[in-house]
Amino acid sequence: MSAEVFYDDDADLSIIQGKKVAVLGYGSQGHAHSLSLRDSGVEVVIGLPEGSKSRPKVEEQGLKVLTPAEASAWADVIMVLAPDTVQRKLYAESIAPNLTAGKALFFGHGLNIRFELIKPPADVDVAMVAPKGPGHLVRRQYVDGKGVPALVAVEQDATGGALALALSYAKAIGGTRAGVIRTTFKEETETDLFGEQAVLCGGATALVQTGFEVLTEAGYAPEIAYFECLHELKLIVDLMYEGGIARMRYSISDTAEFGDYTRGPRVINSSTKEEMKKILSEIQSGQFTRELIEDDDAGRPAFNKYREQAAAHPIEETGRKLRDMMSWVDRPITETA
Ligand SMILES: NC(=O)C1=CN([C@@H]2O[C@H](COP(=O)(O)OP(=O)(O)OC[C@H]3O[C@@H](n4cnc5c(N)ncnc54)[C@H](OP(=O)(O)O)[C@@H]3O)[C@@H](O)[C@H]2O)C=CC1
Ligand SMILES: CC[C@](O)(C(C)=O)C(=O)O
Ligand SMILES: [Mg+2]
Ligand SMILES: [Mg+2]
Repeated sequence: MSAEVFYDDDADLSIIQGKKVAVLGYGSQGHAHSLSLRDSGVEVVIGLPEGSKSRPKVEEQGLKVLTPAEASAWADVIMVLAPDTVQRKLYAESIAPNLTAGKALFFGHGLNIRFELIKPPADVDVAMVAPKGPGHLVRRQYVDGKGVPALVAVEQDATGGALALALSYAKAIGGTRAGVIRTTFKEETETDLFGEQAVLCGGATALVQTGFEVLTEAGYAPEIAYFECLHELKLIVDLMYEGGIARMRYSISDTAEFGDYTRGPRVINSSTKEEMKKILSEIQSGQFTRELIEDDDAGRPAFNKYREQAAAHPIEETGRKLRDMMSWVDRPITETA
């Protein structure tokens, strides 16, 4: 069955323009949603804790900032864009006491609802507007008059208007310019976690680092290994992005294409597929989310250790030196946000 897709003509911007919207969080997604909502004529307030490092940035950008509790009390629509691990506590302390009947609780990712870390009352709308891209790209596309495709899902429709409200919100951040696909909290959460763990983030970084290690351990220069295993990946992914795998294969040499067919399946093979299936079942059973939350509750000992180890990998030092020489490469978004 093909997915239901909505475009600009399917969404009524005036619905969200008639609501007061609180965006809780001003990070990657939060800043993008807030600025685009404002530019679409929506009344927006940002909810951030008193000590948040983002408060000055919000004010510099001409938006009003309140505490999460104050913003939730003021708003008709509360969009939760704080980190997934923070959302339970944020909900219990600041949102729930202000979540009166008829309000709408929105998310940019379904994890806390899917795994029942948050259980909203039955008399509010619960929906998701999840752009399928990093927040900085979501904002850049909106400013350029385009949009990043998004997903919408409705978990609770207390008012009867939850889908129309979610589509209106998606239109205000540019999503319906590109296309908004209807899904469920379950499907979005499980596929998003699988994609980022097995392919996009976990899978891709493990592939790049392992390739770099094999070349450097065999005595090849780290700079050359970096170009072959990381830098050129973008060029290859851009071709796949434009026209699929076939387009990429059309563009590379026949030598590369022959190596692709004969060697690729030896790297990603049936045991990799079995491991991917195991990763999916740990997501579906809630095991991954339990690990994430338990580590967070304990002060993130495992998370911090992984971060330190990853930062010390030799590919990072090689990459820093090489990128300093690449005047054509944009500075990382972490330095310009
Ligand atoms: N990153 C992305 O592009 C994508 C993210 N998502 C989802 O969007 C949501 C937000 O993720 P992301 O934008 O990456 O988050 P970030 O880590 O970039 O930003 C989180 C923001 O929340 C703020 N914050 C922290 N604690 C609280 C609190 N108690 N109350 C209110 N705000 C708080 C942070 O404050 P401070 O600035 O002080 O640190 C920061 O501004 C998540 O559900 C994520 O899964 C979905 C699709 C893509
Ligand atoms: C791929 C990572 C992501 O799922 C995203 C940008 O969509 C995330 O959670 O950040
Ligand atoms: Mg994602
Ligand atoms: Mg994700």
